[in-house]
Amino acid sequence: MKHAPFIAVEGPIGAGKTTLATMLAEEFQLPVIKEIVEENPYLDKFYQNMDDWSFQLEMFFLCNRYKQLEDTVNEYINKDKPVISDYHIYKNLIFGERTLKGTKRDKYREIYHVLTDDLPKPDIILYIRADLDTLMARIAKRGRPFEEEISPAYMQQLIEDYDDAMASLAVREPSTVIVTIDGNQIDFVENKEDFAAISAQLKELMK
Ligand SMILES: Nc1ncnc2c1ncn2[C@@H]1O[C@H](COP(=O)(O)OP(=O)(O)OP(=O)(O)O)[C@@H](O)[C@H]1O
Ligand SMILES: Nc1nc(=O)c2ncn([C@H]3C[C@H](O)[C@@H](CO)O3)c2[nH]1
Repeated sequence: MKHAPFIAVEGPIGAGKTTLATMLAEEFQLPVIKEIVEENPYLDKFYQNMDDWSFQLEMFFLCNRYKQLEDTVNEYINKDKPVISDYHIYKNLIFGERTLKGTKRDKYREIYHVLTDDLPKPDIILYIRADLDTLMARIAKRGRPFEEEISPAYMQQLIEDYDDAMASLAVREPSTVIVTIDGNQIDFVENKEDFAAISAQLKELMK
């Protein structure tokens, strides 16, 4: 790779993005950028009433991620330093297109493009796919109180939206390498060999 890689880990809720990004950051001694969850004032309200709170929530995520990406560009990308993030800013659009309706969705889409179109995109995306049962079990096990409201229907839709979004990214950003990880079969937490295989693949891509 001609420049230091910008790596993002992606996948639906509970896929293991933060876990994998943290493990890889340790393995490769990379700085890790994690999305803000606990300080988010709207998540609780959103899961109780999506129609009422989706615009506030999506705008909050977008502004936070915009700021984090701006900082990432200044601190790492412009200095040719590698970095790994537990999300791609594109996830704003994956969620926003699903949770918003009508003119709010149109406005949000426009703001998303104005803010992000000229910003650097990851060179490598590690996309963790997993089925509904696996994700629901992990969300339950993690036990965030506000996520108790997440319905299987919302999650199933999100799984499909992620697959569509990754397929569309592959076409629109052909320079981005997307590595798909089967999160049902590959257990990078419990199985050292599985983690070693992911690390080896990433090492090759980073050369
Ligand atoms: N491969 C795995 N095997 C078993 N448990 C896992 C695995 N990956 C993640 N977990 C567990 O599942 C839960 C969700 O993982 P994590 O928080 O990394 O997901 P995430 O994709 O970052 O979630 P979110 O979308 O909410 O940010 C955690 O409790 C984590 O310990
Ligand atoms: N609606 C919506 N839009 C987003 O951009 C977004 N990003 C993350 N999340 C939810 C998933 C987890 O519950 C929790 C932590 O990832 O926040 C989002 N929800």
